[in-house]
Amino acid sequence: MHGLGNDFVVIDGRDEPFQPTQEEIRWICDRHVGVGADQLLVIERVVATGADARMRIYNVDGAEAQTCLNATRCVAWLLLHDSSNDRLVLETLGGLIEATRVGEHDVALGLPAPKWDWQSIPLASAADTLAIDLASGPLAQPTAVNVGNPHLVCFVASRDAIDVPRWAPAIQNDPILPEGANVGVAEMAAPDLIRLVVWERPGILTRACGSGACAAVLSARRRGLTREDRIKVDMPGGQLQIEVHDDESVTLIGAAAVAFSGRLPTDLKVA
Ligand SMILES: N[C@H](CCC[C@H](N)C(=O)O)C(=O)O
Repeated sequence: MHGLGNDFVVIDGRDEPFQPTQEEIRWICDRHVGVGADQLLVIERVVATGADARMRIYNVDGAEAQTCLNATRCVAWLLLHDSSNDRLVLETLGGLIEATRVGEHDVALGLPAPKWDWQSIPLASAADTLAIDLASGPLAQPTAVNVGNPHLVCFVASRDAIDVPRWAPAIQNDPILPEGANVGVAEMAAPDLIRLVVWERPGILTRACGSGACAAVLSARRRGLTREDRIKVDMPGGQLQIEVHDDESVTLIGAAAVAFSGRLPTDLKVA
């Protein structure tokens, strides 16, 4: 599946548990010797939290991530597609997320308010998260925010003028970020329009990033770059609609799509 070109292998582990090794995750995500994806998602049964299902998110290096909002829309779309319901709750490491089908391909997500304090990003030491004292080429003074996963958002005059793979890694891998972070490069094209691209953990440029879109909107408002509460976020793979409520909780609306379905070989031939 994919959410605006941010693509996933989605495995239904509800009946047949699937606990891949880091090596198997890397193989599945490899676009040459495996299937190919930005993240691997595993759907699991839940018994405790009252959620409808749990979604585990694995990055291409095999590490587990707390949140992936493009993925959340995709898994919610899949689970709602076969049901008579229009709403469900998914449990992720980053928290419970409510999803509502709002069209043939569109899903709305309800997200809690973000965390701004340095310990919650997390940062290795105290810092003003409004503008972290970091710079790499044209990227400087990013705002740090945790929307379930960590993001640093750098505002620039022109998103397309930035060589993101050249400049973003130095920020992503700075020692002040013990768990790394997703690095957003954002341009305020209008008070209600942000152009964004995200250098995601562990070091990939994706065509869209749902949590990155939330982080960019929330950071733009916190920096006083806009007072709008409904903002469109244009990314290379498409556009998300973000609405920020008075308590800084967020509604995110965007598409989800199935690319193909199939079965993994049982004896995963890890490259
Ligand atoms: N790379 C991210 C996870 C995927 C987030 C992104 N694909 C989204 O749509 O939110 C991280 O390590 O936190």
